[in-house]
This record gives sequence, structure tokens and C-alpha cells, in this order.
Amino acid sequence: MSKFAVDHVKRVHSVVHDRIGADCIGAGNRITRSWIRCLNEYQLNPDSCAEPEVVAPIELQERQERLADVQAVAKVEMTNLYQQLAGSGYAIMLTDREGVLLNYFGDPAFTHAASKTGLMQGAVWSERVQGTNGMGTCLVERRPLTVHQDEHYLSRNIGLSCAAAPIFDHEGELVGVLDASGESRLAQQHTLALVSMSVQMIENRVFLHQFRHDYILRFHNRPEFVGTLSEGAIALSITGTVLAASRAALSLLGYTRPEEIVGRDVCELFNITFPGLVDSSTRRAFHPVPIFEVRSNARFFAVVYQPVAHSNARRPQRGAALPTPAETSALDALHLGDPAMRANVDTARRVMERNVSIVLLGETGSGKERFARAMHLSSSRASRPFIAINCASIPESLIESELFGYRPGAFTGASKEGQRGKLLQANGGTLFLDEIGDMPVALQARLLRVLEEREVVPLGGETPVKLDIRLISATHCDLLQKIESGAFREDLYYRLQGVTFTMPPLRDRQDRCALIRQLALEESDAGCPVELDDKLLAVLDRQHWPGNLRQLRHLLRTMIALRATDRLTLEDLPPEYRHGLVEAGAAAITPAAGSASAGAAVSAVLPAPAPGNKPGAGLNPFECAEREVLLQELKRHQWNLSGVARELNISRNTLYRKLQRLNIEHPDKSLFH
Ligand SMILES: Nc1ncnc2c1ncn2[C@@H]1O[C@H](COP(=O)(O)OP(=O)(O)OP(=O)(O)O)[C@@H](O)[C@H]1O
Repeated sequence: MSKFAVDHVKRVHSVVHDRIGADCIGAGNRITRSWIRCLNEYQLNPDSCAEPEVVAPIELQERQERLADVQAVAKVEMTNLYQQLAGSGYAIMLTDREGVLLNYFGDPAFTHAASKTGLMQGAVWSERVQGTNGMGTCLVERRPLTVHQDEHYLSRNIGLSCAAAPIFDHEGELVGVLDASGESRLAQQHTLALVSMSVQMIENRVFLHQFRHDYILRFHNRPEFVGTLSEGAIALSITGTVLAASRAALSLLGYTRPEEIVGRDVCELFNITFPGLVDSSTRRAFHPVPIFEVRSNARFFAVVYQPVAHSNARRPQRGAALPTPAETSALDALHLGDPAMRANVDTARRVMERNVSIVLLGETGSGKERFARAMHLSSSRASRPFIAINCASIPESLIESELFGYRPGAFTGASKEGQRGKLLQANGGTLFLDEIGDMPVALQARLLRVLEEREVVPLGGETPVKLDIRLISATHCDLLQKIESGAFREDLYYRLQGVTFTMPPLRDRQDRCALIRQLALEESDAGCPVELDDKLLAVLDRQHWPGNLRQLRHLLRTMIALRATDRLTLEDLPPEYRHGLVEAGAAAITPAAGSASAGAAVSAVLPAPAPGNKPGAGLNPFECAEREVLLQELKRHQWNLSGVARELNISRNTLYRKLQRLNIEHPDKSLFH
């Protein structure tokens, strides 16, 4: 061990055990706290030479898919940040909330050295694995911080300087970390400020994007700051109910948690009615109008933006009542001429106000959640909350407390304030249970009881609370098959199954071209619509779209983010999409010379389309390798999907999607749905 490393290890021990020298690490308590965790809790050796931990490519891809929305925006911001820091030996990285490095933009001078410490895609930078470090410690502390030189816990990392800031979603959930790391001798003072600004930009853009189908109130206490990085944004339903608020909005209004304002009417927050607000915003041609906060009477300036997809939609009228079934624009917007979707919308209108449970079936990305939201918005519950919960993405151990909530101190580790479960949050509104087929069997019994008794008792509580919810469940798997295998309760199935809707896959929709155009419009920035060239439209129309509308949306989003002009052509299309078409026997498409780069750049961040009838055709080399591995695993487990999912540590649900994406079918086709 070098003298330097020996001194570092000694210092860690003396700081942790005796707090001697805690002040001289000069980073306040957060570094001391982290060192204590590393030594006592994770029992890490500060001089560890263990190989960096790196997740398997298949898991990395899965984690990237989970954060696809944030990633699409983050990539643009990461490139900007990289350019701002260019030449200073920095790498810009994005991790998920478990500290797995999803994206890496590195200065070539730094990349080689960095990979030795594990700064590379797929590496795990949680504090538990890498000790005190920018990304991992930021995930624990949940605030921006710098970890410089020998503030790192592991002596092998002390050549680094890392500036990291946490990324939160609109529900205040930590989703990942953006980090700029470089050699400590080249560290720059202002890096943390730049990283924090990029994160704010990412959060704002993700928020504006996610709620572009709703009204968005953008405000600040100075008119010139409306529309800038520091503005607050609040998403509002058509009746003026707060659907979500950005972090900046909460902080400008003096709230700490979104629950404090979500579900309230905008006139409870500001001294103005919602129709009045929309009216004055439009009359002032979207120049900020003064509004006053109810509690403090503080003055703010605001602009209300109309929902993107409904720019011609009716405006809320003074004293407007809740929408009636006749005014179901959110539902109507779901079909642009497809007969199957039109039939769905017609039936939805008929059952909307009835007390029947709804089940939505359809392939992944075919619009089940969108349909559920539209039903909610078109019903008399529109002003009440719409709460969605994905039974497949929450760890089994957390579903119960997520759904039912818990009283303060109900179990070890429970928060002091307790938690209102999703069932109660949805009270008066709609609860959307996505991937219901993945709900653990033990919980199915509890859910059934709640649905029958129409009341809920939070964990650790005694008094039941009355429940009035419209339940919409969704799944892309065959529930009857699950019942047969004992994975789904038959009684719950019949309780859920009031009316069933099936979302058609995109490849079967007759309104595909109109949908593609609409999505391109929705993905365009406000006031700057991107057009699609006819040839490109024809190619998009003929794709197989295994990921349905989600895949289409991500493709358009990325093409739009990387476009050179506001008219997208075949040159903007990733090569594998062109390739897929040629394979399918359509007219050959030869992009102009030098055009591959834009499309190739897009292809680097997108899943490939399905390969038609040829099993492995149209897949990129990485996917072919993934397909091979998966086929071997399937054979090894004699096509027992649960066994394979367990082996790969992924949900059955994710496995199904992979099989679909990689075009893997059971040798006996009838055994796969
Ligand atoms: N009618 C539509 N018009 C435009 N975009 C749509 C439409 N329906 C769905 N989308 C978009 O497609 C994507 C996937 O939709 P959604 O989440 O509703 O699908 P899903 O079937 O619930 O997916 P999963 O099974 O994976 O949960 C979203 O980005 C959504 O905005």
C-alpha cells in the first residue's frame, strides 16, 4: 500500500471512530456521515481493490428502458453540459436511482483512466459499492454535492472530483443523478452549479413534456423569469384542478411536498378562477399576467399554456360545470378514424358513469394508460385525482404499503409521518392498476376484500376508511392462463372484469398515418411544429411497431431532438428502420450520401423495430447477442418463463416484452399468447 493510501485509511478510521480531523475534511457533516455509513454499515474497506461492479448488458438495457423519458431529455442536456465543460477533462454521467451508470459522455483524455476506476456504462456507483462518491452519496443525501479528492472513501477514487445533483420526478420521487466527474487536479469551482442547472432543465422539460396534454400554468414572481429555468410549472386539468407541480413551483409557493397542492382547485392557490386565468392569459397574447397567492397575497406573474393535443379545444367557461359525457374530448381524441378504437370510445362513453370495474387489455405501449386517463378526464370524476400504480415495477415488499398506506411507526423503517396509500389518494377519483397480472397473490386477497367492502384499513391502523373509487385495471398478459397456473385469483378476476376493452396494436390501426402526424406534433416544441416528409411517413406507416405507440413516440422524440431542420426526412431515420422496410420487400430506400449520421445517432438510443417474419432479422448485433443468450436460457429452463425471469432477476412482465421485442416465439406457437 502506498504511503498516501496508508494515510488515507488512517484518516478514515480516526474520523469515523474518534471524529478526529472531521473538521479538516472540510466538507461538513455529509462526508463524515457518509464515511461512517461506509465503514460501519456497508463494512467497506477504504483500501479495497475489488473489481468495479458492472451489471449485465441485459439488465443495463432494462434499466435504460425504465428511465427512457428522462434519458431522452437528459441526453440533450448532457451534450450541452459536456460542451460547456469540453476540454477540461470531464465526463458527464447519468445514473438511475440505484446508482447504475446509464449514460456516459467522456472527454477522450479522461475516459481511459476513468474506466479503470469503473466510470463506465453499467457500473454501479452506489455508496454501498463505491463508498463515498458524487453519484452514490448524492443518492443518499438527495441534494447536490461535490466529492473532491480524498473526500472519497476508497483510496483508489481519490484522484477524482465529482459534482452531482439529484433528479426528481413530479411526485418528488428520486429517479437518478446527473454527475460531472474529472481528474481532481483539473476540478473547476463552478461545475456543481452547471450540473444543478442542467438537472433543473431536465426536470422542467420532462415536466412540460409529461403534462403537455393538460393546461400548464407557468409562473414566477418576476415577469421576465416566466419561461426560464427558474419558473414554476403547475399542470391543471380542464376543470382547473392541480394535477402536478414542479419542484420550483412548490418552492416558489412555499410548499415542500406535491401532495400539499395536488387535487386542489387552482382558485384555492391563487385569487383567480381558472377560466379567468385562461381568458386573461389568452387576451394578453401569452404575456405574463399578475396573479396573487391566496395565503400570503404575494404577487406572481403567470401564463397558462393550452394542452398541445387540444389547441382548438374549448376553453373552460366562467362558472363551467364539470364536463358531461357529451363533451368527452379526451376520449374522442383517442381515435382518428380507427374502427376498433372508435368502438372502444363509444362503449367507454356508455359505461363511464356506471359503477362497473374496467379491464384494459392490449400489447405494451398500445395506450392502455392513456385510455384510462381519458375515461377519467371525460367522467364526472375529472376534477378528482387519477392515481396510477404499476404492480410490476414496485418491489413486492413495497406494494402493500404503496396501496394501503401505513400509520406512523407501523413497521421498522416506516416514516414518522406514516403514508397515505394510493387507494386513499385516489378516493373520489380513479385508481389505475397497471400490470394487474403481476400483483402478488397474497395482496390479491386483500385487494378483493377492499373492493368488496369498499373500505380500507392502513397498515398498523384499526379504523377503516370509506372508499369511493372507480377502478381501472390493465394487463398485457393472459389472466385466464394465470388463473390456471395459480398466479391469479379467479374471484378477483371476476370482481375486476366488469367491462373489457382491447387496445388494437399500432400495426393494425387504420388511423396510423394520422396518429404518426399527431404524435410528431405533440413531440414538437410549442409554436415550432415539426413536419414529416411523405416518404418518411410512408416508411413509418409500414413498420411492425412491436412497442406500439410508445416506440413510435420515442423514435419521433429522438429524431426531433437530433434534427437538423424542422422537416424530418428519411435521412433522420435510424438505418435499422430503413433496413426493416427493405427486408419487408418494400421499395428500396437509399438515403442521400452523408446522411447516415443523424439516423445512426438516433439508432444508438432506440430499440430496433421488430424484424418481420425472420426471427433475428432487423436486430442490431447487441440485440442478436441478447436474443442468443435468452434462447439458451429458455431452452435450459424448458421454456418455463417464471424460471427464466427468476434467473435473470427480471419480472415476467419484462421478460414477455423482451421476447416480443426480440421476436422469440415458443416452438409451439400456441403456448405464447
Ligand atoms: N391515442 C394516443 N395518441 C397519442 N399518443 C398515445 C396514444 N395512446 C398512447 N399514446 C402514447 O403511447 C405511449 C404508451 O402509452 P400507454 O402508457 O398508455 O401504453 P400502455 O398500453 O399503458 O403501456 P404499458 O402496457 O407498457 O404500460 C405513451 O407515450 C402515450 O402518450
